[in-house]
Amino acid sequence: MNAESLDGRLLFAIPKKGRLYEKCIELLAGADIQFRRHARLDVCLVKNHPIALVFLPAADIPSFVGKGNVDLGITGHDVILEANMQAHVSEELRLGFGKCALQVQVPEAGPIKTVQQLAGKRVVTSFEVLAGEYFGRVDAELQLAGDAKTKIEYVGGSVEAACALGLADGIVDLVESGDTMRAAGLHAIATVLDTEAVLIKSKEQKHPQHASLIRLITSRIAGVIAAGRYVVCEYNVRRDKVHDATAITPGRRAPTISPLDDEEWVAVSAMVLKKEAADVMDRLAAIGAEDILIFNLDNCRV
Ligand SMILES: Nc1ncnc2c1ncn2[C@@H]1O[C@H](COP(=O)(O)OP(=O)(O)OP(=O)(O)O)[C@@H](O)[C@H]1O
Ligand SMILES: O=P(O)(O)OC[C@H]1O[C@H](OP(=O)(O)OP(=O)(O)O)[C@H](O)[C@@H]1O
Ligand SMILES: [Mg+2]
Repeated sequence: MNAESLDGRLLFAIPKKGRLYEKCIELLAGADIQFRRHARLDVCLVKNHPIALVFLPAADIPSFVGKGNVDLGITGHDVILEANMQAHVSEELRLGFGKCALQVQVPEAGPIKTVQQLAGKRVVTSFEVLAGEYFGRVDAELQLAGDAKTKIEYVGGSVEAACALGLADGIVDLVESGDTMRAAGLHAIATVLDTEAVLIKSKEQKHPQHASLIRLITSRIAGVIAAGRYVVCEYNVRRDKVHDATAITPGRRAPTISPLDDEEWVAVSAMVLKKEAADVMDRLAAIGAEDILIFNLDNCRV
């Protein structure tokens, strides 16, 4: 595929592998962005929009988008800061996956218990910019200068092995469940950053003709994300309890209240956050609501 065949298409960067890949593919399907990726090809044309998907390492996406080579991208908030691209990209949507924390970790059995005790020693990381800034601040607080400063060393992966191999006194790496950290005999002593996947666009307006397509794709993706966060709750309740019921399910704007054949009762329908659905059902049951139903959303625009 050459540059001409991209023919003025909007370029949308997607992580080519790793933790964010599968979720991104689900998101594209939910937004009805149709494509077929041929084996080993990192650029592919979208069938139903003037878009080309570019599959890149997550860590490279901020600079491609920031420099305006690519119009839109999905990557981690952490790698945007690590690439120092926060001034050049705008984070349009938080996507609710790829959630983890960049943490300072040390051997659980070792003598170091605090970041101040680790300062001045050897720290291995794949996030040398963020770790460097973090320990720069700690060093300054402790007035460490010259050779006494914390030594930050870069490795590309398997960071957790560094302490056991005698390469480091501590590390800075991502933690989600903590399984990797615990398996390596490490524990966290500080959090540098919380992160999740984000949809980013270039602040370089290199292709202003794509602005409306970017808005369309952003709103479709926002719809898919919202559909995953909300459920629809429907129930019947006595008319004299409507006030209590709407306090429990206020909906996004207001609940839909419909009459029933029975004059003393109404049907109520409202969107509810998925994570609150069980609690909402308990509270509705407690005020005498009946036939409480929860429906998943396939997609929505809210
Ligand atoms: N364990 C995790 N849980 C949630 N999100 C994560 C996790 N690890 C990484 N991420 C997020 O995904 C982004 C890309 O990391 P990932 O490890 O998937 O890429 P990679 O290192 O290029 O791929 P691979 O690990 O397969 O070589 C990270 O910058 C972070 O935002
Ligand atoms: O807290 P956990 O749930 O165990 O997740 C954390 C691990 O996930 C990431 O590694 P990944 O699987 O991407 O491998 P990598 O180190 O090769 O990048 C990260 O670098 C940690 O090692
Ligand atoms: Mg990784």
